[in-house]
Amino acid sequence: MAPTPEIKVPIIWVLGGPGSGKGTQCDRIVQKYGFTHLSSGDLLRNEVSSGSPRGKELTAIMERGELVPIDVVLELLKEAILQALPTSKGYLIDGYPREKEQGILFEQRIAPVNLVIFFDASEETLVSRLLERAKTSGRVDDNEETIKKRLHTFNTHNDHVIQQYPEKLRRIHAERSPEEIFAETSGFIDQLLANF
Ligand SMILES: Nc1ncnc2c1ncn2[C@@H]1O[C@H](COP(=O)(O)OP(=O)(O)O)[C@@H](O)[C@H]1O
Ligand SMILES: [Mg+2]
Repeated sequence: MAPTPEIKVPIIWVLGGPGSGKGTQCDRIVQKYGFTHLSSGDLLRNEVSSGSPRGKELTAIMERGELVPIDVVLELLKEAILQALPTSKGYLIDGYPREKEQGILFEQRIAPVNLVIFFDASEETLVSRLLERAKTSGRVDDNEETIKKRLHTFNTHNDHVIQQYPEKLRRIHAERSPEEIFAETSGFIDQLLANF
């Protein structure tokens, strides 16, 4: 990969299980702060719909509820980050890193992270929200079988990821209304910006 120019705006990782409300909260953060929202899942789904050979391989992996190869996600993310760099006020990296190694490589190859937000919700809550979302999302992975596998994948890796960032981590109870969650989330972002 080519060297990365220096990034002088905040980088926030937004983590949480599938259905924990990452996308919902990121939409609100974008409205309030004008940050660049990059969802690794959306970047991958765009690659899939482009119909490229890499996209077809990705479809098969995503349908199995597994993690796609590390370099593919990182390369897509890096391209998107650099593209937005001239105007970005900050980055929300939604759903990445999914495993410890992804976090390490992101910081090595792109930039250090400034804040790690983790939306914490029980498995029951995640499943019921995803089954509700499935009615309209059209996502290949919003079905009961794949949801179980995604939760398993998430549970296997998440603790190892967030344990790496004890000082930057903000754990947010995500079984509340989107408004309450956003109030707490924006408090953490305000703190970050005040010290940036
Ligand atoms: N705080 C919340 N309370 C209830 N439902 C929520 C909440 N946040 C999100 N949802 C719903 O849960 C589903 C998953 O949310 P989404 O933001 O897509 O999660 P993620 O991006 O983490 O997978 C969506 O249907 C969304 O409308
Ligand atoms: Mg999402």
